[in-house]
Amino acid sequence: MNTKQTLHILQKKIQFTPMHNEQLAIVGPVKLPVVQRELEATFQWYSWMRMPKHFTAEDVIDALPAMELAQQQQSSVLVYGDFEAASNPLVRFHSICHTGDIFGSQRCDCGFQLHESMKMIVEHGAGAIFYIANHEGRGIGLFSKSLAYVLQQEGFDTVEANEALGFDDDTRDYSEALTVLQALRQQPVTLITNNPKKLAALQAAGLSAHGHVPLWGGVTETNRFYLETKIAKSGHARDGSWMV
Ligand SMILES: Nc1nc2c(ncn2[C@@H]2O[C@H](COP(=O)(O)OP(=O)(O)OP(=O)(O)O)[C@@H](O)[C@H]2O)c(=O)[nH]1
Repeated sequence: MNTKQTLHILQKKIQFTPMHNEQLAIVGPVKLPVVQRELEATFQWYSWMRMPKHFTAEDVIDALPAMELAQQQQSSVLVYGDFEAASNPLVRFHSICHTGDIFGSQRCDCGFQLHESMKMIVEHGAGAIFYIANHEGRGIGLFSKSLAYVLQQEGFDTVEANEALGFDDDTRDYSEALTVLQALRQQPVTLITNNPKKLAALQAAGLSAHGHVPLWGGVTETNRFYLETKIAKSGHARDGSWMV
């Protein structure tokens, strides 16, 4: 296959959407059959990256070898069902958690929430789970999170540990995921979350929501204090009382 034919195939799978003074190059859909312990489903997978505003698909492909993308984080989204047209799809903005999602760490509820929300979306019939890769440790990064865990082992709570390292409790920015959401669907969605800041970010971007569904579970002796701190200090609601 020659370069022209390769480009022709790839061009059809890259869409551009403006974002501030740049643009996002969104690749997909790619068919992704997923098998987990209690889930077997085929998702449509999209990944995205910020690119200079003038870049075409050809420019993107030409630039790739020099970008060293394995040294950075890229986010993606798994879409299920007729996401664009469904009347009320479920959406989760899931922040990367290397320890919880990959290793199954019980210091947090992240692994439980990731797998449970994928199941909820499939059972519901339509939705999307955004896996936001530059959110590790609520935005402090993996290395800093390991230092925060050292402090937490000495009695700091999760908020105090971030602050002791010179960070705010939560520095996450949802703007890229929100831009991709808008590219994939224009109508309201329902968020799967216990975190009012996520719904506020959606609304601040001018997107409408039907509200949220809470996702509690996976509570163990090792993550109970962490979850209670999120309720006491970070505004998380156990009962969904901040429903809009
Ligand atoms: N700094 C820090 N980050 C943590 C800790 N435990 C989990 N995290 C991070 O917290 C984030 C949790 O993300 P989410 O589960 O998407 O968000 P959330 O704010 O809990 O809200 P919902 O789960 O949607 O209710 C991930 O980025 C984890 O890496 C911790 O003890 N310290």
